[in-house]
Amino acid sequence: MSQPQEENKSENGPTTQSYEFRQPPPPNPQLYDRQISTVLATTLTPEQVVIYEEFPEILTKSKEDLEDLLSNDVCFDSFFESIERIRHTLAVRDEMRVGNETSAKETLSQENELNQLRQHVQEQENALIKLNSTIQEKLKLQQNALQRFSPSVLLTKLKSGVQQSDELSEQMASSFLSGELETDQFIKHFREIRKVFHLRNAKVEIVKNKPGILDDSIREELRKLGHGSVTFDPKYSRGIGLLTLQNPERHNALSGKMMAELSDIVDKLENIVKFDTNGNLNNVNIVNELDKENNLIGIIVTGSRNTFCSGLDLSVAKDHILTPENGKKMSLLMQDTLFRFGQLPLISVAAVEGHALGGGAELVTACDFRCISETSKIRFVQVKMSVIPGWGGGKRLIDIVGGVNALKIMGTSDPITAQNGLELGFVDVIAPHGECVNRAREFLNRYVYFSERDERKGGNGNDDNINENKKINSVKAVRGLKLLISRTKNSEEYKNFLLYEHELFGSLWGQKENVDAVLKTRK
Ligand SMILES: C[C@@H](C(=O)O)C(=O)SCCNC(=O)CCNC(=O)[C@H](O)C(C)(C)COP(=O)(O)OP(=O)(O)OC[C@H]1O[C@@H](n2cnc3c(N)ncnc32)[C@H](O)[C@@H]1OP(=O)(O)O
Repeated sequence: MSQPQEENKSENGPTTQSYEFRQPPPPNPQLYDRQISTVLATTLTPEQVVIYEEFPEILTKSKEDLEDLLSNDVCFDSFFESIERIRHTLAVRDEMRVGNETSAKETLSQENELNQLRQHVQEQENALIKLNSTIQEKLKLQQNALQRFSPSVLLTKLKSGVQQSDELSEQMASSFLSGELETDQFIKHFREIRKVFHLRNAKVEIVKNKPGILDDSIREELRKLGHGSVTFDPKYSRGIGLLTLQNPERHNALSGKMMAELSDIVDKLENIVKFDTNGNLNNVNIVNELDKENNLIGIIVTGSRNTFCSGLDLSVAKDHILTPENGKKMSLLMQDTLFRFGQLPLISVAAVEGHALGGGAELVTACDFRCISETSKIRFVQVKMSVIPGWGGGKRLIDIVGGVNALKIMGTSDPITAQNGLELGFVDVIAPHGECVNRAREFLNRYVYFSERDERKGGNGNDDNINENKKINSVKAVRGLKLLISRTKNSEEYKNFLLYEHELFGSLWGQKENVDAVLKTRK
């Protein structure tokens, strides 16, 4: 709130405040009263009245005096400066000048201090920038270090710890029984080791049941369910492997067994490039037999007998997976497998003949590119089954076509066809029916080879004289590029989104509405 300001004049002279509020004194009322009556008597013009009101001293001058004043500058100045209002105004002006001078001096006297402060601020800013970049570097290191400690890796380590302490206590027991260990030694150490064993075991039990933690036993449980297989041909074509879903009697629907096999293949492919935590591709250690032979850079995903995949095998689901708990297990395994698939240093293309439904459509989104035949249909039928995608396909579809298009596609279960898929940016290549895998290979060949035109032999600009030599791209460079791209998805935010999708799916799968819909589909 502003306070009423008073005229303020300090002992050391005028302050800034005083200048603003110092006004010239009002005309002298006595003089004014006396003179105005005289003026009125002489019938002055209104302009003259104003002059007389402001400077009544002029009234005491005769016409001749005034003419003298106007003709003599010295006399005029001395008369002018003798007028009370002018004297006052000049005094105020002088005070202001002195005041301005004082405050200018004060400001100047602070210049050094100001410069020092400015320098200090600059130094602090530089130090802050340095600290910030150190923090960023440390965060990067932390992120890299933490990657090796993902929940599932930690769980696996914990389990191997359980096994180790179990084996150690067994060894100790047999040493004791064979007389190699004294009783008191045995009792002391055996108790300690068993304690560690039980503690670790208890931890495994707690962690296993946490959402989003994938336990290896889930893969093994699912492996027992259903038929079909997933095969991988690492030498389908130079630099390109072919992954095929095989359950032809059921439109390549994915059984639990096939899910486990898909995960196994991703495990193997993960060993293709071993790079250090900073992603140095020069520290590549090719350990995989498959890779030694073919230097893979690409992978085509397809289904047997001219169709892609009709999603989860509903016969298996009906008998084994139609509970919230098992639905969550399936979702965890499939999310993990497809996430890891996306992180591989390989460029992937889904070659989609026939149908890709439900989970099949989700698989299509896990690839970098999509080659679809003129007659194929990709449908997210999850909502019709009273669920949402649970294999990470919801997130991936949003990333490919944007939220609004994803909402339309998943909300209506309308098919994505070759044509509308192309318009949406979902489809990259359209192939004649039965030609998808071939076209996907041709598409990937552009990443395996590059053309080098030899123009020396022609030289006249005529295309007929240009020889094209196919060269093999640097495998490390192409893989490095894919690693770079996939890194954008390897963030906590991305993983949290997947976990959210998993939770939403888990809250719908196995509920009455979903069970009824599945049973209706599988009469
Ligand atoms: C987990 C969730 C998710 O998205 O996350 C899901 O995936 S839920 C799964 C979503 N998927 C679906 O709802 C697909 C349902 N299937 C269909 O709409 C259809 O079968 C088509 C795929 C369009 C094919 O139709 P078409 O008339 O050509 O053949 P069809 O229906 O006679 O199918 C041939 C045989 O394959 C079986 N079959 C087809 N899809 C199956 C599936 N997903 N699970 C188990 N069996 C399936 C049929 O029952 C039939 O078996 P028989 O010869 O013994 O009769």
